[in-house]
Amino acid sequence: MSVIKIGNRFVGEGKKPYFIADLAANHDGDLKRAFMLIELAKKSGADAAKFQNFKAPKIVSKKGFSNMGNMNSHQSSWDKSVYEVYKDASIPEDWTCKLKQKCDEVGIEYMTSPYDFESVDLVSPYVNAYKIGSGDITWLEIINYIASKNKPVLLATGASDIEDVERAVKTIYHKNKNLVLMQCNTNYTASAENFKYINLNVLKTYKELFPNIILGLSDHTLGHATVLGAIALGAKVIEKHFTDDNGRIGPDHKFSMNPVSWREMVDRSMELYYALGDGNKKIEDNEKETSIIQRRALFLTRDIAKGSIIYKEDLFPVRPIKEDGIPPYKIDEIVGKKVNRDLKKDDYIKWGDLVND
Ligand SMILES: C=C(OP(=O)(O)O)C(=O)O
Repeated sequence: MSVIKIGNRFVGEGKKPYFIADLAANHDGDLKRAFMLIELAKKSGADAAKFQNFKAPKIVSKKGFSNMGNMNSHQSSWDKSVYEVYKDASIPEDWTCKLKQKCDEVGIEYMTSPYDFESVDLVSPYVNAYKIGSGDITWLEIINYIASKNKPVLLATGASDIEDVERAVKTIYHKNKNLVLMQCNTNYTASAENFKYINLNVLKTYKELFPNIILGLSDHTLGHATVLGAIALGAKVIEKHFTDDNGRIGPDHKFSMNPVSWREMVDRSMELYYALGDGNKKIEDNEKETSIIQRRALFLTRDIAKGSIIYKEDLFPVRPIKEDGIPPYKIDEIVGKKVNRDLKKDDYIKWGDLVND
């Protein structure tokens, strides 16, 4: 697996998890709220504050959603038409440089998912990486266009099968190796049921299929289990929605993390990151003293005069073991040897006490 650079942060193998707070539509159309959320995201431990750049006519059909019945989706709870919701949530073009400026001021990476070619170009001077939302995984033309911008690409893979993923990865990877591939379950209902569909083990499949690609999780559940599991399975980038208040009206507030849960997620994730370690079995630095006081050395059960032979019963292993002590698994190398000086009961035996053959 490789390492890429997003702004001033290295992301990937051996690096700390990278947390993207998706502010999405949680600005509620108010730039000041967007600024406030950027500040809160930073304070809560996010590395990036992410937005979405779409224009309603270029992302959803005006008519397409009529007569679709009561589908089991987050959209079924919306009061307005899908088109209206997207229209309200779209970011005015002149926000982009202001959001970027605010992010710079606060010290957090500005990120966005552009949903049309013009938006890709519009945000280009302001972004160090591009996010592609799951819904665009089959739109190879825009994937290709984003990949050709030569900046890291984060591809979410919700609601898709492995052929979709391979097709999109191939499209990006042949021109841009700076890719983060994110497992995602695209269901925004915040239902507890969703956990059974998260399928974190897909990360294992991705690792096998794309060993050199950095993995991530874009997640819409509440709680930390998915994030911790993903990190344990090798995810280096975590994206979740972020709001100040889950009770606000709007399409994304309900299933977003808030400053308290976000901080908790980051703190627990960092504990896990450090706890995972490098996989080399060794006596760790913080165990060096414990290994002295808890391990056994061979001690003498009686006085032994110079020139006498040591028998097995003359030795018994007890704690501690000092630097020149002899561990119990070496007992057979000592039994039958002569000692070169008088030794006392309760002394520990050293190699230097033995007569060399
Ligand atoms: C919808 C998005 O992403 P995801 O598919 O990861 O939820 C997005 O980035 O706009």
